[in-house]
Amino acid sequence: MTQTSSMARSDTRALAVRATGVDRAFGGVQALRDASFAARPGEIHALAGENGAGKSTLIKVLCGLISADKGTVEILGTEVSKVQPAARRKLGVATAFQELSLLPDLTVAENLLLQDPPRGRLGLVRRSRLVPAALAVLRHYGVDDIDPRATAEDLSVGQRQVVELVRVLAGEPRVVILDEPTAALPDRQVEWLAGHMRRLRDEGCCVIFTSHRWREIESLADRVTVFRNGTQVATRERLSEAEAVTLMSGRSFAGAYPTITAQPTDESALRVDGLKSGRLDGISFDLRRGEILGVGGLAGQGQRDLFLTLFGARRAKEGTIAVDGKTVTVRSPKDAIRAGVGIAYVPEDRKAEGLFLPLSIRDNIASATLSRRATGGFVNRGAEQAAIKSIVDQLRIGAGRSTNRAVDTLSGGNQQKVVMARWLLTDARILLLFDVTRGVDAATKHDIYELVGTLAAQGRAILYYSSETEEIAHLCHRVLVLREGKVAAELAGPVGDAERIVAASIKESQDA
Ligand SMILES: Nc1ncnc2c1ncn2[C@@H]1O[C@H](COP(=O)(O)OP(=O)(O)OP(=O)(O)O)[C@@H](O)[C@H]1O
Repeated sequence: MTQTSSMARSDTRALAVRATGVDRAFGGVQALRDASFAARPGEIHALAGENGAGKSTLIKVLCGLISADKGTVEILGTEVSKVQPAARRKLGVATAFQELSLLPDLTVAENLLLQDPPRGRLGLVRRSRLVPAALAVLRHYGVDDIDPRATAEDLSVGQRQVVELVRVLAGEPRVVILDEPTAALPDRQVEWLAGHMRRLRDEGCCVIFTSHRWREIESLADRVTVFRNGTQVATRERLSEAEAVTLMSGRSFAGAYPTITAQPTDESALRVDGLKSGRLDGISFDLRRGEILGVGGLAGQGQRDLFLTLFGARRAKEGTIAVDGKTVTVRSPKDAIRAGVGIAYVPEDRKAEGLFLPLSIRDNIASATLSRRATGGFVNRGAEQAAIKSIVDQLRIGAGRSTNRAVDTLSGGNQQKVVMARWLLTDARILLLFDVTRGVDAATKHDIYELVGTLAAQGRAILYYSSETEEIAHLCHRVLVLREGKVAAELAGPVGDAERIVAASIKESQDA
């Protein structure tokens, strides 16, 4: 944690936020039990915990979106008990939720200025001033790539997150609560947000945030509170990642990354030649069976285009794709997942992936085999249920509770695990794993790393991208470093040191 002047300031000042002895249950699930939490003005306070530990629930109680079954909440010295987000806003509380709260049919300008639109002399809303006013707000916060006239639903998830954050910042808040603000944020905007969080802190605001990236917590937070099973287990100024993981999960890891024992075979699973699409500018490589091939490089060098094109979600302009030595046509995801091709894409964005939220964990995972059933393919129900159970256990989805639970009752990180499980159940032999550990807690990340190793050992071929370069450095047999849509360097793995990948990303020559 950073040691800031705010830490040195005394504890005697009024607290910005205090929750004491809070209980909150959803049906049979006790999301918070006797939870307590306190944060001061002028500090950045991180809330850490495994998926499902109760962080989002606490945030919803703090900002008045849901009530506590028991316990008290004080904001800036005032006890607030009712479910009244507007009253909390008046006190100066601004919140950005994990499930973004922009209204999809409204424009960016309307979403930004909805609560305080520009008015004329008689107090009437001046619609003509809405767009210029929103433009001024966006510019003020350094955002110049979002059109205030665009409809929210037409923005990317990352852009929506930026608008949501600008809405929070523009309210001149005294308490800012951000639930996993960087999970959907494009990498280049993470520093932008960190700058604003520090500025708010220095101006005396209390900034509370959650994150599953320890690096972010370490570099930003003055203090961290760890939650486990709905209860606060520690609040510290200093905490190592290893200590934090143990506090969060009760498990300790000898090394953060497992040793990958799987060895690639000599057989080519996927051969890509001269692929051009989006930012990709003629990329060629071979991916072998049993291999975990990392795709590294600075953000925005064509990594996403590569994954989407291989999955048929984006059309290739040029180039060929061969599976098992045979050229295949992949013009749609349907082409990619069909038998004989077997390419599955596991994305980071559980919202865009379209989980069937009201359906159960089991039905969501089983939906991966639906297309086979629909085309008359044989699915052994008993074997399928056993496979679902095994993958749910392996990924610890829903903390061991029934697979009948609806997916929308799961925490965000557990929903991500359902997306992952769904694709792993298919018989796809080529897996495109794109930033699959985003928004996933440290212990589960570890489980996913082991799972990736197991899948490779089964002979699946894995293309692996992560916004955390460390992961690529430790897990991959080989790393392709992309720059401007081309392979700028190829490193033999495990690279071990993320800095080597970063250095190769920016080096002009190809001899990294
Ligand atoms: N509306 C709901 N209905 C039923 N259960 C819920 C609901 N909201 C949350 N829960 C449950 O409450 C528990 C705490 O969830 P919460 O979302 O607060 O966790 P979290 O720490 O924010 O997790 P993550 O890091 O994955 O976002 C989980 O078991 C979750 O499934």
